[in-house]
Amino acid sequence: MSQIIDKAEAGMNARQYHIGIAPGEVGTVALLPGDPFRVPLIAEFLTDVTDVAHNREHRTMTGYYKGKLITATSTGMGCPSTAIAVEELARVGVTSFIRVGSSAGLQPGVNPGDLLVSEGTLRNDGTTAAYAHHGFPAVPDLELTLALRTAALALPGAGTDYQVLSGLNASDDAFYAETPEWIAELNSLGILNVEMESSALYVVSRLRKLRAGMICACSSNLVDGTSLYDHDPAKLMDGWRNSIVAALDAAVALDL
Ligand SMILES: O=P(O)(O)O[C@H]1O[C@H](CO)[C@@H](O)[C@H]1O
Ligand SMILES: O=c1cc[nH]c(=O)[nH]1
Repeated sequence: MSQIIDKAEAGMNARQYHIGIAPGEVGTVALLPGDPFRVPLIAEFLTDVTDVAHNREHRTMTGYYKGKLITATSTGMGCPSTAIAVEELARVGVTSFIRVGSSAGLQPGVNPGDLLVSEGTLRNDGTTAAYAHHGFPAVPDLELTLALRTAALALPGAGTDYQVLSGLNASDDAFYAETPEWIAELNSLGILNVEMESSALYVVSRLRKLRAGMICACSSNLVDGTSLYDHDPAKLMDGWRNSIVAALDAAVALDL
C-alpha cells in the first residue's frame, strides 16, 4: 500500500526541519538577507532581540522596531534554499517577506550603494520550474513594493548620497556562469539588476498566498566597468543598512 508523503502538507505546525523554528517563535513579517552574518546587522536596528535558531544557512533573530515584532532569517544563496525558508517560515506564522539582498547593476549608472526596488523578476532559475509553468510571472506584492519605494525615498541620503531605483531584475542560479553574452542580453532587455533569490521568493509567495517584496543594495556593476566586488565594501555596507531601514519602515507603515 502506498504511503507517499505530501510535502505540501507534511510538518505543518511543527518545529521546521531546516530553519529549526516552531510556531510562536517568530512574528508575521520577516526580513530575508541571503547571508547569515547579515542577520545580526538587522538586529542592530531592533530592541529586545532574541537569537531564535541557526541551522545550516538559516539564522533567525527577532526583535522590535517601532513596537512591531520583526523576524530576520537568512535564506542562503540561491532559489532552492530560499524556497525552503519561505515554505517553512510560512508554516510557523510568517505572512509577509521582504528580501534585503545585494545585487549587481546591469545598466550604466547603477552604482554600489544604490537602493534597488524590485518590480518583477526574470525567472532564470530551476527551482520555480518545479512550482509553476515557465510563463508564470515572478512578481512582488504591489502595495509592499510601493511602500518599500516610499520608505527608501524618505531616507536622509536618498537622491544625494545614493540613488533609489526601481525596475525589473533577474534571478540567476549560477553566479559564475553569467557569461558576457547573458549579461549583454539582460542589459538589452532593460533589466536593472541581477541577484539569485527573488524568483523563488515571489513564485512561492504567490502560490501560498503570502506577501513578498525586495529591496537590494547594489554591490557592483556588470556593464559599466566601474566596479568589482571588493572595490568599495563600505558603500555596500551602507546600502545594506539603508535597505534594512527602508524594509523596517515599510513593514511598520503597512503593519505587516
Ligand atoms: O547578498 P545576498 O543577499 O546573498 O545576494 C546576492 O549575493 C549572492 C551572490 O554573491 C547571492 O545570494 C545574490 O543574490
Ligand atoms: O547573480 C548575481 C548576484 C549578484 N551579483 C552577480 O554578479 N550575480
